[in-house]
Amino acid sequence: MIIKFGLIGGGVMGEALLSRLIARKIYQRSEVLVSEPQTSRQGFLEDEYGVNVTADNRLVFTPTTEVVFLAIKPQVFSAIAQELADVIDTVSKPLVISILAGVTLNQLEAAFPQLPVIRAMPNTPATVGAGITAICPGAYTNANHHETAKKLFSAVGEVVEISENLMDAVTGLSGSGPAYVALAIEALADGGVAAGLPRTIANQLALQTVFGTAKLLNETKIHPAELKDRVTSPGGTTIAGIAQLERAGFRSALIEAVKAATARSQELGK
Ligand SMILES: NC(=O)C1=CN([C@@H]2O[C@H](COP(=O)(O)OP(=O)(O)OC[C@H]3O[C@@H](n4cnc5c(N)ncnc54)[C@H](O)[C@@H]3O)[C@@H](O)[C@H]2O)C=CC1
Ligand SMILES: O=C(O)[C@@H]1CCC=N1
Repeated sequence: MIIKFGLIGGGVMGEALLSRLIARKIYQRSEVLVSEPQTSRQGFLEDEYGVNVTADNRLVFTPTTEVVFLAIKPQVFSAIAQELADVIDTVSKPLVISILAGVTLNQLEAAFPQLPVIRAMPNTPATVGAGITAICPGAYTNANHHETAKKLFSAVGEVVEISENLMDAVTGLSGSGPAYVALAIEALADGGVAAGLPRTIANQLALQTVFGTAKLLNETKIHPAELKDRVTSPGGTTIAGIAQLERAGFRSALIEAVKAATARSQELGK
């Protein structure tokens, strides 16, 4: 068994990345080893993707491992770092990529001495290849490591490179953002139901409106304020809706949500 890609934590985000790496043949199934303690998840990942599985995190460090990808919860990071301390391969020096919210490059480099480390923050649309990932390379990385990280995350969407002091803000915006947008879609549909629409039609209208608006803004590159102006007829329906959103503090609610999530990411890093 020649392992090139080791994944520690085969949950939601680990699977999202894994599925696209396999589909794009960036790694062969046989070259991937997933370390995951839940036997039901192990069985699922083995059946669904044909990858190797283990419950022993230490096994992902092999002489041929090119990338060790950390996709466990930040709360178990210290325990896992201790567990791995004496198997870290300082000879072949695999690239360690972490997507853990709030865990800093300093903490990662202390846990993986001398290894090249890249901190990243993807988001759940990665599952369908429409994610966005911010990456931030550590002190021991070179151009090849950056290219590797970009190649892996390009398989699940767009990639931006940022400096680490912005990582908490990225987490608060795009990392957590899919949940805010899901809440907005659900609430729009609820509004439609309150106005008399059948639930299935309301859900479809809400979802396609958000999807279509994002696609329109993305493809035309017009400013969101300009799109708002185009929809808003004088004395019409849209301005009546917007006036109510402003009374309810809609913009402020979103701004404060991003700030609160950013602050929580900072706390997790302490
Ligand atoms: N869910 C999201 O939208 C995003 C999550 N993240 C980050 O990704 C990481 C993973 O998040 P999710 O995939 O949502 O969590 P998850 O709970 O779905 O996956 C974590 C996996 O790690 C496994 N695990 C638990 N203890 C372990 C251990 N000791 N060794 C190996 N595996 C272990 C769990 O069984 C689980 O399958 C977190 O650090 C989070 O901050 C980053 C960006 C977005
Ligand atoms: O809620 C969290 O902590 C993770 C990080 C970004 C999205 N989910």
